[in-house]
Amino acid sequence: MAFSMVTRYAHSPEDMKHYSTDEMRDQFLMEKIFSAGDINLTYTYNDRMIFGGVTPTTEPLEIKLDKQLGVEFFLQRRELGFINIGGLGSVTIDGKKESIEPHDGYYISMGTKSVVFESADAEKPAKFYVVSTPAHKAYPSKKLAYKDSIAMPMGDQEHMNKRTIHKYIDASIMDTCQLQMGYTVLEPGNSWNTMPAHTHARRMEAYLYTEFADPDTRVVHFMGTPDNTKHIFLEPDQAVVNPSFSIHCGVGTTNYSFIWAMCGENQTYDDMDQVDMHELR
Ligand SMILES: O=C(O)C(=O)C[C@H](O)C(=O)CO
Ligand SMILES: [Zn+2]
Repeated sequence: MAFSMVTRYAHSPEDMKHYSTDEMRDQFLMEKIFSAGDINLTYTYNDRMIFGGVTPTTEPLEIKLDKQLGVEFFLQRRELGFINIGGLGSVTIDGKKESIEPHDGYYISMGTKSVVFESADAEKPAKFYVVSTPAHKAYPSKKLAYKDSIAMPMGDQEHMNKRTIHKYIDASIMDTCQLQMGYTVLEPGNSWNTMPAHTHARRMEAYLYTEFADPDTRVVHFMGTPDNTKHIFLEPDQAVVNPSFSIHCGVGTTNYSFIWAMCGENQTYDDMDQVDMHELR
């Protein structure tokens, strides 16, 4: 098993204006999230979110972080959310094991000492996309079943953005310290997400793009300030960090899905600053 956690620092909009394609990719793109038997994490200084992939095969996997975070155990001062986008798996939270179906997930409380991830079949491993944010209070852990998510249909075929936003962690249904998380699924023949675009200066946001209709699909993700945008081409199962000043939207060469997660000042999903189309440059 290989464990990695890379660091990405925070950015200013002025610096970002000058980034080349390679610098944009180095700073904001996480190319390898899931690899068999491994844990691949990123620590971003944007609101100190940690996110990445846990892909157990024959052995159980546990995220062990202490000295790196200046604590005794990973979730001593953090909360954790995850969604499984692979095969059937399980999670054992402080000794209690639960099965995790594809597209189900979990919110795990600050103070939890042990979180062990397993796959039911090493040939079809579970792929746990995990997101952890700083926490100050222990709220109850909770199973996040796909069927219990808040489904919000959005967009229409004419604008090529017909999709359903599934809110898994939302302040209207549960308590967390900072984390909000969900999963958006585009319908076949639709390609645009989060268009019209928005920013939310109160929160940063990370996107994991996945479930592309074919392996040669690419999503072009747009970010930067509305009047100075940049783009990154993404392959399936790659993630992108968006600072709070940045738009975060994309267009695919086919339909696709993505997991979004936010962290910051408030937990108000609708607190978005909508960008007029004529502002985009
Ligand atoms: O398709 C969308 O639109 C989204 O999923 C938008 C994200 O949920 C978002 O950006 C929340 O701030
Ligand atoms: Zn957003």
